[in-house]
Amino acid sequence: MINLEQMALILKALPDPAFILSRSGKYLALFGGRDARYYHDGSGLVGCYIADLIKPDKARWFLDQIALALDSGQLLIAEYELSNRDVKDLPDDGPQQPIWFEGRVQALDFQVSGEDVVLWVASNISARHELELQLKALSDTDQLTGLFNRRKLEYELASHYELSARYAVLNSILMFDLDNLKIINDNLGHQVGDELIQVVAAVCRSELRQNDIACRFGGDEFVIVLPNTGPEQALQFACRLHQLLQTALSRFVAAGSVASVSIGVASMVPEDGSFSGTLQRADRALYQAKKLGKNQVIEALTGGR
Ligand SMILES: Nc1nc2c(ncn2[C@@H]2O[C@H](COP(=O)(O)OP(=O)(O)OP(=O)(O)O)[C@@H](O)[C@H]2O)c(=O)[nH]1
Repeated sequence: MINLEQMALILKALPDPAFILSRSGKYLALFGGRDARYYHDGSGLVGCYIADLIKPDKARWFLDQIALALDSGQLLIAEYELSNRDVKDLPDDGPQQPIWFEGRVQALDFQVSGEDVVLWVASNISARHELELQLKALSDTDQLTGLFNRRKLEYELASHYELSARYAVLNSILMFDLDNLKIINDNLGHQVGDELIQVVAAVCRSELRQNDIACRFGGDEFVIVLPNTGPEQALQFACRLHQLLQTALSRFVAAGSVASVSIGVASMVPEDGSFSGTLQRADRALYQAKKLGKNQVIEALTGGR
């Protein structure tokens, strides 16, 4: 059987670090953490307090997790980011980038110096976290243009509509559709049509402010969300974008037709009931722009006018 001495060697050899921490945040012991690819040597932490080593906000968070694990008696799992710059007294060798950890925290059935204690096992999950971020970005992105896709748009619209309803924030949207893309595709080929769509995306990107959100809504339909923007400003933006797109698309000509865009503009109002109501009004304005001969901007009507 394994004796105590061997047990100590086994604990020392654990790849992931396992801390024993008191309720007040004292590092009482550290076992393992031998995988130098993922962890700094934390042995210098033993005897210190979290609050003395880690920046106040993060220290508070760690102490809260310890309290939660102790009070619930359940295994607590939490993800967090920590860099060696967040922790005093860690050596500079070891990973330089901030590390994402999964902490598994379990109350222990004994006390040390009259204090409750937990076992805190920290596993480096940076690679998984990075992959999750990449997958999230991919699932929000339209492949051809790199703009956001409809899924992300609906998420953003829902949260902006809620802000608009709750705090009377002015938010506006532009919905636009390319004119004559079918003629371009049929005469110059689908690849040229793709290029045209990419030019539209590039012009949009160049005109957006940091918080604006541009999405490819469908095949040749786009939506731009303009947070904190009222009807007048939105209309001005739409006219400027229309002008810029007209210039950028003027080289896409086939069978006597030039590519252009028709734009509907709508601002969120309580009568819309939800973001879908605003989208519908923008869509009706866009339809009107098409009906009036394409290549123009039309402002949506609100319920009252
Ligand atoms: N090249 C290319 N074409 C696309 C893509 N997605 C949709 N389309 C084309 O876009 C066209 C959309 O149809 P319409 O809106 O009726 O075509 P349109 O010529 O723009 O018609 P108007 O809006 O009335 O001017 C169809 O011909 C689709 O095949 C794409 O990713 N690449």
